[in-house]
Amino acid sequence: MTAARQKSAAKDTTIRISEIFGPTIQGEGLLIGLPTVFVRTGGCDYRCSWCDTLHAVDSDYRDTWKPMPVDAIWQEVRRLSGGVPLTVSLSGGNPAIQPLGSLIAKGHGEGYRFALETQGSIAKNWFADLDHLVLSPKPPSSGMGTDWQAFEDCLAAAGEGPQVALKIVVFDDADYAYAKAASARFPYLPVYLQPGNHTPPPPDDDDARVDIDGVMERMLWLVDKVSEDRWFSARVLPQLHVLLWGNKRGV
Ligand SMILES: C[S@@+](CC[C@H](N)C(=O)[O-])C[C@H]1O[C@@H](n2cnc3c(N)ncnc32)[C@H](O)[C@@H]1O
Ligand SMILES: Nc1nc2[nH]cc(C(=O)O)c2c(=O)[nH]1
Ligand code: SF4
Ligand SMILES: [Mg+2]
Repeated sequence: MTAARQKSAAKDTTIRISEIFGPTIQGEGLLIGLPTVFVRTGGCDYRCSWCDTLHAVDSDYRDTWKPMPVDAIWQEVRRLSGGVPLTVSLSGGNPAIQPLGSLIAKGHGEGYRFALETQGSIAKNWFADLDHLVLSPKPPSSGMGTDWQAFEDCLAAAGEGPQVALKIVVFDDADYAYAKAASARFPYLPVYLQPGNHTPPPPDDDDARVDIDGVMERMLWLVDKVSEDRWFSARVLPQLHVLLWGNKRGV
């Protein structure tokens, strides 16, 4: 796209936003610990049984999602980051539903970097413009099935553009077996195993307690599993933001 066309596309595009927050630290996977502003879109094509972000998924919360022009989103990212370029994490819901290409182009023009979190069910050609793509296919405990063709379409759309990683939530043995099989399909992708957090509270209850003991038990169990299996390329990481803040929003 020419610069002029890109500018006019950015002007016309609106994106359905659930929340924009930060800076905080990336709590999961590949970029854990890195200062990040989150842009969370509203709406998802999945309904994972244990989703910890229902306020960006469930249509009961649709009224809280705002269509925002790219310029307004960008102003908010700039305000939150004090105009200092950092990594912007595009999450949701499934952010792949939204037209995010012009937001990425705008941010790149100012030196920001972009990571996308998605389950790999919808491919977009702007995946190639990302800096990092985190694909998080869903294991059996989620109640969702995986369309591996759609997943491969996501990889093809990304091409040689972003750094790509797998991040798989594990609650039990069946999930662990799924994670191993998924990783075996794509042995060249770095893989992160994330213990499931079993107590997604009602989304509007910031103080709801998370079962941290359960998360820690699954963490220890996962470390034993990968050690016993000599699965030495897997990385096992908890959701750091959940350890710090529970399921509080906006962190
Ligand atoms: C809320 S999702 C949003 C992005 C996208 N829909 C996806 O699932 O990748 C972000 C990440 O949180 C993970 N997640 C959601 N609920 C979780 C839970 N209860 N315990 C651990 N991880 C969870 C998802 O698997 C995903 O990797
Ligand atoms: N700090 C922090 N790290 C995160 N990593 C993935 C998140 C998400 O909900 O997509 C998330 C989040 O909501 N907060
Ligand atoms: S795909 Fe992601 S946002 Fe959608 S329901 Fe599952 S965990 Fe939640
Ligand atoms: Mg989350």
